[in-house]
Amino acid sequence: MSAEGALRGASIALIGAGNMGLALLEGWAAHGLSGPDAAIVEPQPSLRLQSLCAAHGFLLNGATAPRDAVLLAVKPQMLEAGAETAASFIGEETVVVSILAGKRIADLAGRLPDARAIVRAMPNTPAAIGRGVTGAYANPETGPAQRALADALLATVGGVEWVESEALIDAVTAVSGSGPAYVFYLVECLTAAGVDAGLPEALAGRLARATVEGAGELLHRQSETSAETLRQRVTSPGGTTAAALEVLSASDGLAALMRRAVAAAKRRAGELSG
Ligand SMILES: NC(=O)C1=CN([C@@H]2O[C@H](COP(=O)(O)OP(=O)(O)OC[C@H]3O[C@@H](n4cnc5c(N)ncnc54)[C@H](O)[C@@H]3O)[C@@H](O)[C@H]2O)C=CC1
Ligand SMILES: O=C(O)[C@@H]1CCC=N1
Repeated sequence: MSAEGALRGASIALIGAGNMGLALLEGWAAHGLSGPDAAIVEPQPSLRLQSLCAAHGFLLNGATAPRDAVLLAVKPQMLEAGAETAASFIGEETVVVSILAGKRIADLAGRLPDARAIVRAMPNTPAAIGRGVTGAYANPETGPAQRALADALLATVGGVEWVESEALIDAVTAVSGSGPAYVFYLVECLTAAGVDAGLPEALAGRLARATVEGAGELLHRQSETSAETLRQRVTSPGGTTAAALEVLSASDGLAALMRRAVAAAKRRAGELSG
C-alpha cells in the first residue's frame, strides 16, 4: 500500500516538533495527512511549524485523545516529560513510534504503561528533503496494521529498513543516524586540506562541497554500481588518487578511524538508554 493509502484516515500525534519532528511532519503533509488527523505538541513552536499547522489544519498544542499512532521526537534526556505528554494520546490500539537515540523499548514501556505496540526507529536528517533512511524495530506486540502505519509514517521522508533485533538499532544509529555528520565533517576536512594545499578558503569550500554533492548523486543515480567500483573508476594506476588512497587505506587510516567513530557512537547510544 502507498504511504498515502496507509496514512488516509489515520490519526497521529507528534510529540516534539524540533528538527526531526518537523521534518517528519512535513513528509506527512506532503503525503496527504491533513486537518485534525494530526495533533502536535511542541512547547516552543517555530514559525515554520506554526505556518505548516495553519496551512494543513493540524492541531497544535490543543488535542488529547487516543490516536492510531504517536510519534515521540523529543531529546532522549526529555523522555520523562515527553512520555507524560504522550500518555493522553495512547490507547490500547495505538502504535508508539520513538526516534529517541539510545532509548530502548523497555525504557519506553516503563514510562508509557498503556503502550503495547512500540516501534523504535532511527531516521536521519536528509529526511528534511525526503532523502532520509530509517532503521526500525517493532516489538512483538506490534500487529501488521500497526507496523504498516509506522512504516508509512517513516517512509514519507525516505527509505525504511526493518530489523528483527532491537540490538541492531544502536548500530543503525551509529551508521546512518549520525552518518550525515560524518559526511559534513568530511567536507570541512577536505576544505581545510585544500587550504593547506594552497587554495583560497572559499574556493576550497566550494570544491569540497560540490565534490561530495556530486559523488553522493552519482551513488544515487548509479545505485547498481558498488561504491568500490565507483572509487576504482576515479583511481588511475600510479596516479594522484592512488597516492591519496594509499594514505587513507593505511592501517591507521580512514577505515580504522571510521570503525572507532562508529563504535564510539554505538557505545554512546548504549549510555543513553535507561
Ligand atoms: N537530529 C538528528 O540528526 C536526529 C535525531 N534523532 C532523535 O530525534 C529526537 C529529536 O531530535 P531533534 O529533533 O534533533 O531535537 P530538537 O531539540 O530539535 O527537537 C526536540 C523538540 O522537543 C520539544 N519538547 C521538549 N519537551 C517536550 C515535551 N514535553 N512535549 C513535547 N515536545 C517537547 C522541544 O521543544 C524541541 O522542539 C532525539 O531524541 C534524537 O535522538 C534521531 C535521528 C536523527
Ligand atoms: O547525535 C544524536 O544523538 C542524534 C541521534 C542520531 C543523530 N543525532
